[in-house]
Amino acid sequence: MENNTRQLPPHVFVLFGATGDLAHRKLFPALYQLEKKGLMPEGLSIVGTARRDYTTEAFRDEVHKALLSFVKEGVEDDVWARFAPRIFYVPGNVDNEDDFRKLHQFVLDVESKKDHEGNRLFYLSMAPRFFGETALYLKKVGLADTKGWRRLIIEKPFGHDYKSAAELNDQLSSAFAEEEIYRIDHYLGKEMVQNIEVIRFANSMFEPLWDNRSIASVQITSSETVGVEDRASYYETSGALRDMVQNHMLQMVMMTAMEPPSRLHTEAIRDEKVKVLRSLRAYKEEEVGQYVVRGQYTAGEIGGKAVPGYLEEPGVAPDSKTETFVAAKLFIDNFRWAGVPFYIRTGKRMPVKSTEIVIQFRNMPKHLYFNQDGNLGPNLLVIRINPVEGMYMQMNVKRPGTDNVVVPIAMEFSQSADKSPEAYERLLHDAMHGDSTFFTRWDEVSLAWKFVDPIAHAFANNTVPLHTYKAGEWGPKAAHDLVKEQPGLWWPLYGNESPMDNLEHATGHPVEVKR
Ligand SMILES: NC(=O)C1=CN([C@@H]2O[C@H](COP(=O)(O)OP(=O)(O)OC[C@H]3O[C@@H](n4cnc5c(N)ncnc54)[C@H](OP(=O)(O)O)[C@@H]3O)[C@@H](O)[C@H]2O)C=CC1
Ligand SMILES: O=C1O[C@H](COP(=O)(O)O)[C@@H](O)[C@H](O)[C@H]1O
Repeated sequence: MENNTRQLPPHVFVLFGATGDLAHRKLFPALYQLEKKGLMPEGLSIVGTARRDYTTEAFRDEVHKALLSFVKEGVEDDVWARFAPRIFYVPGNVDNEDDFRKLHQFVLDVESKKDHEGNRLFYLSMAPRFFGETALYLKKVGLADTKGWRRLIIEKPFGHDYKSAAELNDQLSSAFAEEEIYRIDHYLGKEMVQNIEVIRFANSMFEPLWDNRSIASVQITSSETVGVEDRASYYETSGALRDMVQNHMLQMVMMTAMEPPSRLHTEAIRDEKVKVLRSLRAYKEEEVGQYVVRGQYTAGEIGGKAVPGYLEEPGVAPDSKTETFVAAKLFIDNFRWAGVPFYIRTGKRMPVKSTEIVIQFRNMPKHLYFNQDGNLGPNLLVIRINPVEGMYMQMNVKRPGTDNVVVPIAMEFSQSADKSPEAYERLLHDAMHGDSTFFTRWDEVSLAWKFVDPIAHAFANNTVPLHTYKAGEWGPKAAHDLVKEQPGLWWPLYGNESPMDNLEHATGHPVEVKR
C-alpha cells in the first residue's frame, strides 16, 4: 500500500466518457484535489474523450464549470492555473476504429511534448456496454502498447450476472492482464471501509473477540433517503440487488469477516477477502425466500416532504417489479463464523442516509445486573461509514444513584468526513500508483455474482414476494421478521446524530444519558 503524500508517477490519463456526469461530479473534482495537494508531476496529462465536438479550450471551460459546481470548498485560481494546461480533449466515438486511431495519434502528440515515461492509464467512465469493445480497440490500434506501464480502470456495473461478467472479463483479459485491470467499487475508497482492517488488525483488544465465541450477530445497513432520481433506465435493469448487494454490501461483509492477511500486501489481502466469499453459504433459488426479503417503496414522506412512490417515478414501468430494498440473512460457514448470522440491508427512500456495521457481542453467561426493563443490553461495536466517519462502543454502566440500575453508554469516536479525501480521489491516487488493494479482483467479482444469481432468478421468477414499504420507513415488515429470532431488531442508525443523544433502543425505554 502506498504513501498518500508521494508524487504520482508521470503518465497520460485517458478518460473515456469525459463529458459525462461521473466525470463532472466526481472524477475531475478528484483530479483537481490531487493537483491541489501538489501530487501531480510535470509529466501528467489528462486526455478526455467523448462524442461531443469540443476543442481542448472549450473542454477546459466545461471542466472549470464542473469544478465550480462540485468542489465543495471552491476552486483556487492558482491550482486551476496549474491544472488547466494538463487537460486536453479529442472527440471520438468508441464504436469507430478510426476514432481510436485519431485518439492514438493525439496521445502520441501529447507524449511528444513532455516526458510521460511511456505510461498510460485508461479510465472507462461510460455505459458498461462499451467496456469490452473499448478495451479491444485499445489493443487493436496500439494505444495499449506502451513503453511503460498501462492500466485500465473499469466503472461499475461489472456485468449483469455471472455469465455477462465472465464474457466482459474475457474481452478485457484479451487486451489487459488481470493485474492491469482496476475494477471500481467506490465503497472500497471510503475512509471507514478502509479503516475496518485497521480497527481489526491494529487493536489487540478486538481480534481475540472477533469470532463466533464472542460475537452473536453482525448487521450491515446502507440506507439512502434518495429515490431512483433520474436513473430509472439503469435502475430498472439493476434493482437494489445488483446495484448495492452484489458489490458494496458483499465488500463490507468481506472486510468485516476476513482473516488477517499474512502481510499488508495487495494480493494477500484480496486472497483473504475471496476466502470469505468461498465460505458464504449459497442459497438455491427455492431457498431464497427464507433468507432474503425484497421491497419497493410507495409514496411517503422524507424529512417532512411528500415523495412519490417508485412506480410514479419518471421512466419507471407502471407495473415494475424492481426492488428498491433488499435485506438478507447470510452465513459464513467457516470455523470463525459458523452460526453467526450476518444481516445485510440496503434501500432507497429510507428515513436516514447512513451506512453502518453493527457488531453485536454475546450476552453475559449470567446477568447480575439489570436495566430498568429487567434486561441487560448487549455490547455493540458500531463502525460508522457514512455520513459520520467513526465508531462507538455501547457498554453498560451503573446509573449514578442508589438504585443499582444499569444504563447503556456509548464511547464514541468520530472524525470530520470533510477532511477525508473523497472515495474517487483515493481510488484514482491508488490506481495511478499501481496499488489495486481497494479494487476488486476477478475472483471476488465472479464469486459475488455466483452468490447473487440464484437470488436474482428468484426475484425474476417471483418466487420471493415483492413487499412494499412507505417512503420514509425502514423497509417492509418482512425485513423485521428476518431478525425477529435474533437479535430481535435492526439496530437503529443515527445518520448525522450522535448515539449519545439517543440510547433508548438499548433498553426499549428512554434513558437519561447526557454528554
Ligand atoms: N454518475 C454517477 O454518479 C455514477 C456513475 N457510475 C458509472 O460510471 C459510468 C459513467 O456514468 P455517467 O457519467 O453517469 O454516464 P453519462 O451518461 O453521464 O456519461 C456517458 C459518457 O459516455 C460518452 N459516450 C456515450 N456514448 C459514447 C460513444 N458511443 N462513444 C464515445 N463516448 C460516448 C458520453 O459523452 P457524449 O454524449 O459526448 O459522447 C458521456 O461522456 C457508468 O458505467 C456508470 O454506471 C458509477 C457510479 C456513479
Ligand atoms: O453505487 C451506488 O452507490 C450509491 C450510494 O453510494 P454512497 O456512497 O452515497 O453510499 C447509490 O445511490 C447508487 O444507486 C449506486 O449505484
